[in-house]
Amino acid sequence: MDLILKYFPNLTEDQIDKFSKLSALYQDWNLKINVVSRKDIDELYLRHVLHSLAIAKVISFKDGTKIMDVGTGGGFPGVPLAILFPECHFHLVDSIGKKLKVVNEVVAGLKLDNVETTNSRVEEINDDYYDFIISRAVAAMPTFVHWIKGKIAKDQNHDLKNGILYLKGGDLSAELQDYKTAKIYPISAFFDEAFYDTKKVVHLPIKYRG
Ligand SMILES: C[S@@+](CC[C@H](N)C(=O)[O-])C[C@H]1O[C@@H](n2cnc3c(N)ncnc32)[C@H](O)[C@@H]1O
Repeated sequence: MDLILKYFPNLTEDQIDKFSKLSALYQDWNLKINVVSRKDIDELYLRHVLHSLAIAKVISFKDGTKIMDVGTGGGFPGVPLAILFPECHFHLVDSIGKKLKVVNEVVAGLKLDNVETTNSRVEEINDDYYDFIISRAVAAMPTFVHWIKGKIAKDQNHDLKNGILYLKGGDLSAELQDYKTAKIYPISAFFDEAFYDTKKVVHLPIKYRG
């Protein structure tokens, strides 16, 4: 928890309480349904919680922003960001039901009322628009862009254009060569820990298609 306060010192009591509870909730649920590896559970705040929050160093979501987390798995990056931005709406989607069972239990345990979950492939969700689509470790960019086509909202409310905010690692030059508007933000610019040395937030603006 100190790690979170190191980079986000202005949290409310309620946010501190929710972030603190994540450890026990994931330890407990991970014993029943394994969604996070053993090593990662021991380093939950470094490898999952703070990593998810790197997106908040690139953008501060305004109240009322609608965000979809595609392939959320155990709830990353969606759950930590939903704690940080309680006035934004988060839709967490995963095609594997047992992963969402853990997410639903964590969301209920924290009384996070700004989170909705859906057990589905994202390609099958076509009834809403989102300002931003966030993700980590789900698909290469071309596949991902194809999946989320038609899901981006028209109205722009942030300096950063509506689109994708993806947590990625390593050399992205080949993967992003066809996306000239993609901007890469190295997480090492925000966080000191060696874990983030090769990690990035990628922002890719996506046009509204009504
Ligand atoms: C490697 S896990 C990453 C989970 C989480 N984002 C994280 O970083 O901890 C990839 C997740 O994407 C989900 N997934 C893959 N393709 C998907 C699709 N087309 N629609 C929804 N979820 C998908 C999988 O079920 C899996 O839970």
